[in-house]
Amino acid sequence: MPPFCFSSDVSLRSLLREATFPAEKKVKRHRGQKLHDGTRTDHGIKAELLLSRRRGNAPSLRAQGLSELSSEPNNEVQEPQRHEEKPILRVAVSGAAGQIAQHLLFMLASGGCFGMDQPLAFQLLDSKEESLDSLEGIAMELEDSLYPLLREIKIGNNPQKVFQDADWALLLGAVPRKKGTHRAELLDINGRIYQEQGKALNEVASEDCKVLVVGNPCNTNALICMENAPRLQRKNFHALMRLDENRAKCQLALKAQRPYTCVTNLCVWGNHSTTQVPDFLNACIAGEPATDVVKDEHWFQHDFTPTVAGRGGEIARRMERSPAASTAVAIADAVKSLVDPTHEQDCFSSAVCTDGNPYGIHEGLICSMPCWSEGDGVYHICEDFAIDDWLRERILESEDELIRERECVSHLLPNAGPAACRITQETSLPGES
Ligand SMILES: NC(=O)c1ccc[n+]([C@@H]2O[C@H](COP(=O)([O-])OP(=O)(O)OC[C@H]3O[C@@H](n4cnc5c(N)ncnc54)[C@H](O)[C@@H]3O)[C@@H](O)[C@H]2O)c1
Repeated sequence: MPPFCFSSDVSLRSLLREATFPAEKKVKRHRGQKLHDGTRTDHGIKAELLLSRRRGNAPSLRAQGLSELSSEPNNEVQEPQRHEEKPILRVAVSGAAGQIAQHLLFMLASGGCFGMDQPLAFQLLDSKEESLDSLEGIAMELEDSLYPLLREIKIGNNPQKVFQDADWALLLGAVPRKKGTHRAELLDINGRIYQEQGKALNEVASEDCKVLVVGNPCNTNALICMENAPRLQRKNFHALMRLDENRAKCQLALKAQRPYTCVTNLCVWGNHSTTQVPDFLNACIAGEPATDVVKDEHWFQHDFTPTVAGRGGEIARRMERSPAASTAVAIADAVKSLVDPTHEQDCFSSAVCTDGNPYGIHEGLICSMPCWSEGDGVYHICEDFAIDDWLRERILESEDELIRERECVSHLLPNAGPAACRITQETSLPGES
């Protein structure tokens, strides 16, 4: 039996398969007790010791009566220095067998997102029975990568089980947009998924669970999820706009011939669709207004937005697949924006609930606005962004689209009337499945 095999519990396998990493607590629990298969094998015990050493805190062999398994002199081994470890953070990821997750999970497990001192448990959801094999393969790859912070992996296709106690829910799961599928249809198809997942989070996730919706149409999916999870705070829901922000920053940096890091205070307002509004008015390059550095009004007004919104399509055309790696980076950036403090004079873009927003945007939507955070997982909306007529007109257009999307999915919102869909334009971003 391999040291970190999946549970052999058959009933567990059919719905919820568990793989447990060498969590310190589990290792201790196993000492002197039975392993999974009921036999205490040398193989299992050696594996425990090996892993404990790799993590720099070998247990006292003498105390455990296992000295015969080690060549180290047992009376020399010291009790390890104990330091307080953070409690395990439970990160649920839906659509975990999809393209974006293939990149994202490894970035998260490396510690570059939640912190190098933050132990993690992954709770991976995908939809179909067939996907369980893929999930199991991903879990095995994660195991083979020996990430010391990754302590536990749970996989399954039942959100009620997989979201149990989740502290974060990164929701990528969605049915891909097929050729000819209209946005209105996609809103209904994927909206149903987010209705179900919102209900599941409401029932079983941790009370302060933060939810980031990526699956498209992500703003309205996030709205459906939030409205179906009334136990969770509305301020805990986000839809991903960070990819749009990163693309906009990239275009400004390329245009100005300056490093990407010079570009700050850049918000992409509105919906994650072609109506999105990359804001060049408030953006800065090396602390100067971007419009003073790039003195090209025509480029800003006519080229900048379509280039940013069309970037995914350009990449997909060249690679013949959607740009999954940069999306995974954007998801990690979006999480980091909430767990790290925002620099002064900077912001991050996130589609959040518009209730009480300072810009007069219609309430009860999930719309991207400039945000900042103290790094405690909570965001605040920046209140000092200048809005000129050009910007206002475009934000209103994107806001109007969000209102129409909400009408279109009202059958999926509790206490709302029947759907009345007035969506006629196709505004889905090219290059996204
Ligand atoms: N917001 C953004 O910036 C942004 C950017 C890129 C992609 N996206 C969207 O992210 C989503 C995922 O993209 P991808 O490239 O990984 O797609 P993908 O098709 O490779 O993966 C989607 C996964 O979701 C799974 N799934 C389907 N229904 C599910 C359900 N009910 N529960 C759980 N899982 C389910 C599928 O089986 C699949 O494994 C898509 O909707 C895409 O349009 C958003």
